[in-house]
Parts: sequence; C-alpha cells; structure tokens
Amino acid sequence: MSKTSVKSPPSPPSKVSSKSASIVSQTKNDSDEDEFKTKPDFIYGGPFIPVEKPSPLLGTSTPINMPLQGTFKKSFAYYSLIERLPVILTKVIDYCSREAASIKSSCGASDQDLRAFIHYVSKLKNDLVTNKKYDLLQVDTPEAKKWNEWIQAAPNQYYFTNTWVFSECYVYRRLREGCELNKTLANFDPFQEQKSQAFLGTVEPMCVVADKLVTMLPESEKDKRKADFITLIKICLWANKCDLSLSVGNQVTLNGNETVNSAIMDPFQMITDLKDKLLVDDTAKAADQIMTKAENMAKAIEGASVSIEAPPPAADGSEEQESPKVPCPAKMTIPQYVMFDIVCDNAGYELYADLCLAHFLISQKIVQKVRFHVKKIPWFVSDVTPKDFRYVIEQCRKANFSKTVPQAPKPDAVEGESPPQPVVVTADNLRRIGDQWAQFLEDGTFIVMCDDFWTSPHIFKDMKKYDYNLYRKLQFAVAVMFKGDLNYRKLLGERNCSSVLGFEAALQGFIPAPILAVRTVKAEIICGLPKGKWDQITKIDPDWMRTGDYGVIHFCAKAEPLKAAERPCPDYGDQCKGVVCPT
Ligand SMILES: O=P(O)(O)OC[C@@]1(O)O[C@H](CO)[C@@H](O)[C@@H]1O
Repeated sequence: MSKTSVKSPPSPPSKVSSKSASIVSQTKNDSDEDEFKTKPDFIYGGPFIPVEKPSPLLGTSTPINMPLQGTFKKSFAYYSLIERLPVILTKVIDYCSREAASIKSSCGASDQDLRAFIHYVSKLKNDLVTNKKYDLLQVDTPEAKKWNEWIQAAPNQYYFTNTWVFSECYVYRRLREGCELNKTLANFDPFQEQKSQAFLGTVEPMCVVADKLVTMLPESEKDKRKADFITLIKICLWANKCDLSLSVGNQVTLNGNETVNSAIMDPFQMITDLKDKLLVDDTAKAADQIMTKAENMAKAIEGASVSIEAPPPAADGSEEQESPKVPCPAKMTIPQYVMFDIVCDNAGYELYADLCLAHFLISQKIVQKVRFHVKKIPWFVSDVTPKDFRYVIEQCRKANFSKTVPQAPKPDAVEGESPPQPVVVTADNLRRIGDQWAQFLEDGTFIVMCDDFWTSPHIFKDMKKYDYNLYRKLQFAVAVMFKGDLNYRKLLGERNCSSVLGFEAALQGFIPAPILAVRTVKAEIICGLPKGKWDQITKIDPDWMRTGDYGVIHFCAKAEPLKAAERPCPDYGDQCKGVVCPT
C-alpha cells in the first residue's frame, strides 16, 4: 500500500484536457503542467516574485486502499472533477440563459433572481476548477448548519484533495443553495428538462418491459417466481446505464446511443447479450434468501400482531377498549410489515425498472410494502427526487406509443408459407401498470422517503453515527437494494479496495439488513471479482471501469440483528404511547 499523503496544501490542478481547458484558463495561466507557480498573498514593499509550491496532485492512479480523490491525476475522480463536473455546471448556466423566459415565468422569478443564480453557479465552477477551499453554506437551516460542521471537520477542505465523494456532494449541495438563496427559485430543478427528455427517449423499452411484466404478475409457482425475480433484478441493473451525470447531461439510450428504427429495443435481450459483462452475479442467492426471509418475517409479524393489535377487553367488563397499540420503533424487534427497500439512483427509465421490480414483489406477495429512498434535492443530474417519482408514474399513465416492426421471412420457409406476423409494441400495458402504481402510492403500498442523509457527503458505514434513525428504519426491511455507482462508492467507503475483497468485508460493518448492490461500473472501485479478472479486463480495455458497460450484482445475506434500539425513538420521543415503550 502506498503511503501517499493526502493532506496537501491547495493549488490549482495542473492538467486539464483540451475540452475543459477553456474553463480553467479563465483563472489559471500556468505554463508548466507539473509545477505550480503561485503568487504570494502579500509581500511588504517587495516585488511579486513567483513562488514555487509543490503540487498537491500526483501523476498516478489511485493506490490500493487509498480514498478516491482528485489528488490522483490518472484517476476517474480527477477527470470527473476537472472535466465532467465543470461541464455539468456550464450546462446549467447555459440552460438558465437559453431558457430564461420560461424559467422566469414558471418560477415567478425576476431577471435579477436568475442573474444572481447564474453568478452563483459561475463562481462555484471557478472555485472548483481552481481548487479553492470550500465556502461554508450561507442558508440558515438545520441541515445547512450540519453541512457546515462537516465541512469544518473535514481533514481537507479543498475540492481536489478531499475525498471525491465529499467534493461532488458538496458541489450539488451548493448548486441547491444557489436556488435556496433566491426565494423564487427555491423549487427550481436545473436538471428537470434533461430528466424529462431522457424519459421520453425510453418509452419504447418501457413498453416492452410492461408487456412482459404483466405476464409475471399473477401469483406463480416457486421456480417461475424465482426466475422472474432474477430477470427483473437484471433489468434493474442494465437500466443503471441511463445516467445523465456520466454522459454530462447528453441523452443516453440503453443500446449505446444508437437509434435503430428497424428493431425493437428489448431490455430482456440485453440481459442475454450482456451476460459476459456481468462480473458478479449473486441474483440466484439473493432471490432465494429474500423469498425465504420474507416468508419467515410474514409469519413472525402475524404471530406478533395477535398479541399487539388485539388488546384484552377492559377489566370492568365495559365495552370500552384500550386505544390501538402502536409499537415503539425503538423497541420493536419485529417489523410491522414485510418491506423491501430500494435506495434509488436515476429517474426515468432506471426508476421505471425499479418500479417494475417493486410491482412484481407486491403482486407475488413476497413483500407487503416497498419503500423507495430518493433524494430531497436535485442530485448528480438525474437522481430521483419526489417530484421525479410522481412524474414517471404520471407519464406512464398517459403514455402513447405504437411501433410495428415487420419480421423477415424465415430462411427455411417453404413456398406458400405465410410470412411471420410483424411485432407490434404499444403503451397499453404501460398505462395499466402506471395506474396501478398510482394506486399503490395512494394506499401506502409504495412509500417514498427522502431522508437528508442521502444528500449528505457521508459514506454508509458512518450512517449509524450521522443518522441513527435512518439506519434503524432500514433495519426493518427484508432486504435493501442499493442502485447505481454513487451508492456503490458509498457502500464501499469510497476506498480503492482490492478487487478480490469479498463484498461483506468491503461493506465495513454497514449491514442494517441484507444488502443487494446493483450497479453498472462507472468508477474505479470494485470488490468481489475472481482472482485475475481485473487484470484480464484491463488488458482488453484500460478504461472499462469508467464506461458503465460492465455490471455487478452483489448480495450480502448477513445482517445486524434487529434488537431494541440503543437510543430513544426520535419519532415519538417524550410523547411515546407505544406498548413496548417503557416511558
Ligand atoms: O450513481 P450513478 O448514476 O450510477 O453514477 C454516477 C456517476 O455517473 O457519477 C459519479 C461521479 O460523478 C460516478 O459514481 C458515476 O460515474
């Protein structure tokens, strides 16, 4: 393991690609790529002599066991900070200038409001590319105060030399602050338009999936149920290719941006086609163990509800009964429902795939509820917010699509045999399942949650420390599925662990419930590979970890047992009326 120091002094990053050079050159004119010449802050009476400071950046990739950070110039973290994130911010500025009229009218914002926002984002971008020290947040909310505490407690408060995940999350949090500081823009989502466009570009595969999903919904026998469960997890996996932050806001299609009018875009075919790109496949284990655990949990809940929900008649024999008992979440050791949790990633087609899996789990009566964890604020361009969640369901309900693809005659067709029927894809089933999802949302079968923790910079092994309540909530789930690359990085602690390290060890103790990690590989961090696999793929394509072309599905069945909580329940606190609560 390298002993590289990560607490280096700040300096502007030294190397930029041609694409982002213009961004950096606004504030930087270093001619030497590897040395930084900076001006001293002030010299009494003397000339301003360039002073050589050692570069805090290193011309290497991330050493094993080091945190991912912009310090390492051959890493994707560095590339992302110097190239992707500035382009994403530039696109926000361009969008606000181009669409100023419509933004102003939909938000009720003035010219001045929008100008102030653009100015804020420009400064943010400039601070990022010149590796300035983080500014504290200015808004006065409890959540912003916490952010300021985290910033001040960070061992390194500079964009390139702090961990990549902290700097990226900080940028998206600041982008939000740019809106919060202007009342009229408080609900403005600068990525809304990109997300809507992305949705509309994937209606065809949605229709194909809907047509198949409806055949998977009627309660089926065990083997078919397991096979369908596995298929839907894989649909969820490859849906993670649709990520607008990786493409810096450009639209992505499932089949690599190819527009093929002569064929149907079939996500089920993709599962077969990409079989060799799935590097870890724990789906069979996950399906078996989740179904068994869910069954056992359902029995335990049934047993417990007899004793909790049916209080004995009043002692004096009167009709009056005690009020229904509410189990205290802090003391509860058996959940109230069999629940499957999804920590969502991208909106649009990826969320659609998650909803299909959720629908299947409910229809097969494997679980009783599905909780979707989404982001409270716009995040990493395409991450799901509560508004995006409603949008996807509403769009499915009113989708309109029809495509007919003639089929080529079979090569061995005999004379006079009628040609094969054309394949017709419509949105009929898509609308049906959309209606059902709206109903699930209304009756509480689907629950949307947006805890602040998901938009914090913390890795998941620290969840207990920073948000014990959320950790406790996750413990009630039969399993938690974490979607996407960013969640994967947070699961593995944003550390470049050995690629052969087992998934359970890589989680570093974060196992509130059995964990299913479903992610296409878009950053240089991975675990659970067979020995030699990493070298083998790297020889074929040195950039394979940045493309999203490969995938992993890990499952860790082991979980921390659900015991009475160490702390009082924050939901009820002093007002607790729970049967098991001692107060
Ligand atoms: O979480 P997702 O949508 O699968 O991927 C997010 C992503 O595109 O952005 C992050 C860096 O900006 C990386 O983790 C990854 O490349």
